[in-house]
Amino acid sequence: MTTSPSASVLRIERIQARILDIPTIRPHKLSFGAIQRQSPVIVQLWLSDGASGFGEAATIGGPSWNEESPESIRHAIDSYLAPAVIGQDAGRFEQLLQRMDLACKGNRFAKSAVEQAAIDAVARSLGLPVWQLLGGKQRESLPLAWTLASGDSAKDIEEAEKMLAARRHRIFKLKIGARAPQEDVAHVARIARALDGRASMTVDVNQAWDGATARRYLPEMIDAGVGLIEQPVAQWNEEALRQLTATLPHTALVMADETVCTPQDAMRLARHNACHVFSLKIAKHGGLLRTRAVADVARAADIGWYGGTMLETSVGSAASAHVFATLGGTHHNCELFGPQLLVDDIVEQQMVLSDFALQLPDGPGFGLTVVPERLDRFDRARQGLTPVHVDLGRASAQPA
Ligand SMILES: O=C(O)C[C@H]1C=CC(=O)O1
Ligand SMILES: [Mn+2]
Repeated sequence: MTTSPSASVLRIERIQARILDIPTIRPHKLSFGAIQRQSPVIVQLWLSDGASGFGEAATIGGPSWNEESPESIRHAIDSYLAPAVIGQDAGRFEQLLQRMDLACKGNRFAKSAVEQAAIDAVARSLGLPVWQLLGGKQRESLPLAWTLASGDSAKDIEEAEKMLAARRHRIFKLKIGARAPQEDVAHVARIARALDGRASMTVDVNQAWDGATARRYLPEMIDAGVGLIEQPVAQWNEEALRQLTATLPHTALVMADETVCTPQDAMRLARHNACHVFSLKIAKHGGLLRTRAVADVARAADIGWYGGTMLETSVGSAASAHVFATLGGTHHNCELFGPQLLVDDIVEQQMVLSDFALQLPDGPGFGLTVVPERLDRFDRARQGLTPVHVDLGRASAQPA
């Protein structure tokens, strides 16, 4: 028996975007302020055959990390992106992205959530894991970093000791840049001394320093044992990033985060030898396919990749894990620990962490089951919460 081609087309019937508010297990302090809750936008997308899928776009501190906020993401989806893709063939992922680009410039976080939901829905409908639709798995697990960001050296050391004892994490990322750089050097050195030889350390400055400050203080951090330096200077300051990459001691690598979003950003950084590693994040790249496009540039340019997070729930973390599972090239581990930083999650069972590594998920779609009652419980509209504001605390004014 033959079926007509149109009968097998899976059309997008409906899309719903809602903002959830989920507290973090402790205040999480970054260079631009502290957060105590995450406000992910969760998208559900239904297909003509009744299957549905989920996607997520999480920001950090509303629009503090970049231009998009939970409110702008939901607005872009409801008003522009959903109308652009409803009725379309859900399986033509590239075409969906092109239609969203025509309807709406930028807004990559919002597009990423819609694209994830379409891919999850199609994969579920076909009974396949997403990694299979993306070219096939190349790895089963990735070592998983944890971020120490309580703002207090003693508390951070205690937290790191617990993670080591539980065999959960032995790679720690320290959030710095809110205090005077000398204080940050002392903080990093205290933690490095306490963990000496038992863990590796990254610092993430989240754009807080100018080039001169980075050139002055990063060598001291490298001396203390830091091996990976993430986004020490402003997103626009590629020249300073290039100088650091060329001149810092070779025991440390320079990683771009906020600076590398589009494949064109990746090409520019590659052409100028402006970093050693890209932090890949499905939200800032605009989805899973464009994450692969950025990873392709990394590989062609002899640049490594790191599996980054926007502190998503298990939905966005599993979506990221599926695409990371398909990537070749040199990797520098991952940090998909969002589910563990939140007090609760929206899925039945989280991805497995064992032996310091995240076991990459399997099963149809993203391989997780979302619990509708949990979506309802954390729904902002039901909780009656207002937009999240980052606690500016001691953070000084940052360059725009
Ligand atoms: O990397 C960032 O800039 C954002 C995020 C990722 C981990 C974390 O602690 O914060
Ligand atoms: Mn970062």
